[in-house]
Amino acid sequence: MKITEIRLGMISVPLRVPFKTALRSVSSVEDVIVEIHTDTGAVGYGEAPPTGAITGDTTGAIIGALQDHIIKTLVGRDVDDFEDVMKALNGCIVKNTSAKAAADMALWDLYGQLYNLPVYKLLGGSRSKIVTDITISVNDPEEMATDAINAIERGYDCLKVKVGSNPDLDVARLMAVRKAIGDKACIRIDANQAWSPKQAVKLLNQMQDKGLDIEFVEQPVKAHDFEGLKYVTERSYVPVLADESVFSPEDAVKIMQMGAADLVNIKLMKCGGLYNALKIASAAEVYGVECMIGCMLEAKVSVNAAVHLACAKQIITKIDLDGPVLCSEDPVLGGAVFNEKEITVSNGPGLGIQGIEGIRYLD
Ligand SMILES: C[C@H](N)C(=O)N[C@H](CCC(=O)O)C(=O)O
Ligand SMILES: [Mg+2]
Repeated sequence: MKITEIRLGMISVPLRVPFKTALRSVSSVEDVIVEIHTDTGAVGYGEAPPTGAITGDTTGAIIGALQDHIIKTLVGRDVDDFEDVMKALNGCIVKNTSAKAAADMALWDLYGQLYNLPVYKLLGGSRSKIVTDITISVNDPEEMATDAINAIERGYDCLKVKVGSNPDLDVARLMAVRKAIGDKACIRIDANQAWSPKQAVKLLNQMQDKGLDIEFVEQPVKAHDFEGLKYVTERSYVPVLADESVFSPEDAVKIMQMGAADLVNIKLMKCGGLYNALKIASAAEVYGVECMIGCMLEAKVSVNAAVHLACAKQIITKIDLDGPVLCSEDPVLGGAVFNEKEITVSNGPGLGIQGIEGIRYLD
């Protein structure tokens, strides 16, 4: 199966409501689509969101990395030489993990089609259903309480509550959400790097003292501050999950060796796709550190690839794949079925995507 052409395009999908974190606020998904064509007629699909605030990858940078490095490296190669192809993809440019992730998942899609197996089965997985949380954007406490009630009415039983924008309000935010939903859902929180280490310990222990029952906190301190993360992990009653601190498998190993976090968040857009995500999962197995699978604000093409990984790896015990349910429409034909919190993986070959509506091709 030889790669003959790689086409790029864009999709736009409006969100149901604006998505707000301590790092950014957005109202639609505007993602780059990658289509890898082959001499057998098989097509592999990938998607890359420009999450400049986290990955540094803008739309222009994603397109540039693909056009100037990745496409030139991949066209003409045989998908069956999979390890060679993956090494070439990862070696052709440093960083640019979102562009690499889009190409990586399109290649896995083709590899599965070549051997007529869904990717999660190719990876040895057997679970076909997973359950995601849903994100509550950071707003004033009353609005967050209303959003939490709406999420419960949609059937969610785990909320990922964003905090950190004006931290003085954070305890009040969590009190309002917990009061509104009672014990109908678990609450995990994500500070997106907003707190100092000491502030994090103080706020988390206040939340614990008030009986708010927080499952874990995601990325309380700056991404580069591994010592600060360890400080919080050692002193907080609330378990700590490393998100923006873990991009590469090397980051993951360092965090685990240091004991800087209790849990690790794997995102395809941070690590460059399934090939590297599998290395993080293996390291986590060795260290006995459970993982969350997360996403950026993404449509279903790329989240679908993360679903396959989650269905394959038992070390992934927490699911934050709510990108598609935050969107007001789904332009993707085939792939996983998202029925609110319940996600069912596709059993079609590869990643199971049959097409994408409304692509604006760049060529
Ligand atoms: C969408 C997902 N639930 C989420 O919250 N991801 C964020 C980053 C998303 C973004 O800014 O695009 C996270 O876990 O930090
Ligand atoms: Mg996060």
